[in-house]
Amino acid sequence: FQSFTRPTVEPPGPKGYPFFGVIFETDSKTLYKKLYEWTKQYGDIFQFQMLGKNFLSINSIDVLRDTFLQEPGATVSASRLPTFIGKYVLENYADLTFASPSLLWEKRRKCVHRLLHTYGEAKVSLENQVLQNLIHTKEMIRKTISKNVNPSEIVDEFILSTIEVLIIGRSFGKEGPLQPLLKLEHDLVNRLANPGSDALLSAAPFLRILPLPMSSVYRELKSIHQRFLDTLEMLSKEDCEKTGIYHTMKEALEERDENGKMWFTDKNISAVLVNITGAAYLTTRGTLLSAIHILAKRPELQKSLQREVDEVIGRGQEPKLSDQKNCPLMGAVVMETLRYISHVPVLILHATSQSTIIGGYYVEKDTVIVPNVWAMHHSEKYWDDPFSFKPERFLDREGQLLPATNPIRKRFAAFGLGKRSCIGEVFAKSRIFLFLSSLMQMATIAEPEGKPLPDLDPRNMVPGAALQPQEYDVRFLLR
Ligand code: HEM
Repeated sequence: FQSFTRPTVEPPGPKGYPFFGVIFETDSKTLYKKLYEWTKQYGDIFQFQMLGKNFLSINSIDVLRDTFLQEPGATVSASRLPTFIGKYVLENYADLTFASPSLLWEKRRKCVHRLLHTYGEAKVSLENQVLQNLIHTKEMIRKTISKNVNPSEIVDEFILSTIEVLIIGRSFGKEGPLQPLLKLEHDLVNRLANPGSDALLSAAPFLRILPLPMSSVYRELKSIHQRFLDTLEMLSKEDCEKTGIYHTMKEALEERDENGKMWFTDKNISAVLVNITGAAYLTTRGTLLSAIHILAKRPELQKSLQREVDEVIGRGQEPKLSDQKNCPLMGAVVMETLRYISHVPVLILHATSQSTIIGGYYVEKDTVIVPNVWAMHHSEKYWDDPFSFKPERFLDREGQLLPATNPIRKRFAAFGLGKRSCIGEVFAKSRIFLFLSSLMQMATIAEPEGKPLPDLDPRNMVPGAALQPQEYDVRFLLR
């Protein structure tokens, strides 16, 4: 790494108490809001302490791009913190999300990333399964036509079916053997990965064997995950075509690296499946439910989307993934939804593996990096009227999506950046496209009857692993 002269100026930041730091001033669930507030006092980059750890909050997209995309910062800042879930649930960091980088991790991440990309871009053999999901979703919507309905049940079933198809090649539906386990496992992963319980269990791992509520989450997760693995193994022997990533990962068990060693083991498969069930559901759910809410308040925008969908896909056939590139307005609506809600507000926390310089400040080894993308996406310095929903920001004069090299696109970081960026981006975006374009094909989203629908305010989302919109009703009106 480059040698550097240690700058004398430390990053500014709130003082806090010895050891406890700012813990009494913050709530881990809404940390992004507190950090956003602190930017007004301390600027875009500042430090704070909590429970004896150093944290560095980055709130500027320019500093984040310099750090995550340029060496040496890109490598130095790509580590993760040691976590209880990583050590005790994910087979001593045999996973992708909670493990810090190593050569083997890179090889496994590349492999799973490639698989998710291929599935995102429509593996031909799965097109039929995806079509079945869409037909079922449309049937569910049709049953609610013109009535006040909370759309979360429809969205949930669609997302869980897409995860089933991704993993095992087909969906067994809401009452099938996988969806209840997927939902339960997802909930348990996110409860256990909560920074509060993780910090406590990491400091005192023996607590996991005591009869405490947080230890029962750990034990239940272990047991549900084993049931999930057993069910996958049983299904893969019975009636599934060998098209899901479970089978593809199993095939990798046969491979050997250049030293003749196994580089993908059963432990890795198990841990990667926890990562996927933990990462794929709430993120996609939050995006779809927010987009439906926003569109219900924007009938003119819906008309434009319906015009685009009618021209590109037509009214009589199901959307295909290949239609996505010809629907720039839909692309812009999805991107603006992701910017507006920024529902993975501080990404997944990074940590420095070496001391380094970030944004002109000296940063110690093992500093926790908190990239506050929520603040970046709502900065008046970079976004005109950031608390307004304006998909046209992402379109050029001809109505085409701005290229990824455009300065405005470069300010967008909902999937993170660089070495730890989301490996499910293509998969998530393509499923979101399929859902929304099917919906626009068949229905118009209207406000509910008899009770007003307030505007979706990104400052008022329900906290959690990925922020969610408040519960609401809409009506679907047949076109
Ligand atoms: C709208 C949907 C989604 C959003 C907004 C999203 C966002 C993110 C973000 C912000 C990160 C952390 C980046 C960082 O730490 O710097 C991440 C990581 C990750 N995401 Fe997603 N994600 C989405 C959907 C998915 C899906 C569908 C999958 C899998 C099928 C997935 C799998 C992962 C994995 C495995 C990681 C960890 C990568 C690593 O640590 O190297 N995500 N995602």
